[in-house]
Amino acid sequence: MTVRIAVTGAAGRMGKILIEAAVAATGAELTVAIVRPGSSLAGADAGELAGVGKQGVAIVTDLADVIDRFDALIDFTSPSATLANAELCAKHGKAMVIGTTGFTDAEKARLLGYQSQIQLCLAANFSTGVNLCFKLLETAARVMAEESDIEIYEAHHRHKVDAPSGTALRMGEVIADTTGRDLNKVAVYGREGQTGARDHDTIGFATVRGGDVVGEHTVMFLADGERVEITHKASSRLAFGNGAVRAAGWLLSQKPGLYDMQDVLSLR
Ligand SMILES: NC(=O)C1=CN([C@@H]2O[C@H](COP(=O)(O)OP(=O)(O)OC[C@H]3O[C@@H](n4cnc5c(N)ncnc54)[C@H](OP(=O)(O)O)[C@@H]3O)[C@@H](O)[C@H]2O)C=CC1
Ligand SMILES: O=C(O)C1=N[C@H](C(=O)O)C[C@H](O)C1
Repeated sequence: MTVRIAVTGAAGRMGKILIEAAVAATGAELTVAIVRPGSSLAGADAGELAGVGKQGVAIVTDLADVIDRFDALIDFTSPSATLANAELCAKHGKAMVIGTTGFTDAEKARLLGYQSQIQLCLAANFSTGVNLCFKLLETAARVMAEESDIEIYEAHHRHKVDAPSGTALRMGEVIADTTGRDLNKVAVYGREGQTGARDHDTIGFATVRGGDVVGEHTVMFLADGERVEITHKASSRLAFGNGAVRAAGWLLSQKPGLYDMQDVLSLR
């Protein structure tokens, strides 16, 4: 079955990549591309915007106007935009693939409320490699956590607006869940001044922002006499875009509910 895909935030870094990935994928058809109301891009061709040639898909500014033209909305925008889109998709029974990061706890709770109405695939990172790393981290944490200090490093481009990255936070959650810790209690976000000696159970986060770094994550298990590092480096946003388009096709055969990329890749 071919999944008809709508991409919102179409002019963004990920929006253009998602158009490219949807156009290239078998079993998927790009039918809708949406930009912010008032954008001068309204009416332009989505394929031309993304640099993949004319696709005959005219860019629109209002999701409500095109709600019957797609099966799944792929949304990599901002928390407020994603929440507004989710409300509309829930009302009309449209599946959503959500890559947006930086939700507050209250925003996340509101978003998750829609899982009884529609299929939601929500992931801080849609690349295959990072999802493999989540699995590797479970094993590493089980084996290494008792004897090691755990620190998470991430680096991204200068335009990224949230920190730590959603992926780094998810890595922290995986480790905390595996080791019986509560991330809200043990996370340390950066250090400065007289910090005192390190508390063993803490999980430290370090953030770098600059240049055109697509996305790098390293989790360090620092023991006495040895160190294990699990690293992922994204060199192209297509790693995320291809995963999101794959998730959209997969969602079509699922019941309403909450899923993530671990489900899509059968890594659960
Ligand atoms: N889960 C994953 O695998 C990945 C997730 N991400 C996440 O995706 C999100 C987007 O990243 P990126 O593409 O780099 O960011 P960009 O800023 O390049 O793109 C965001 C797009 O969303 C649009 N947008 C934002 N807010 C609104 C709004 N309120 N109404 C309408 N349109 C809106 C912007 O429009 P305008 O330009 O007009 O402001 C822009 O086109 C981030 O949260 C990022 O962390 C990124 C990569 C991978
Ligand atoms: O904003 C980005 O660019 C990315 N955001 C995601 C995150 O916050 O983890 C995923 C990826 O690393 C790129």
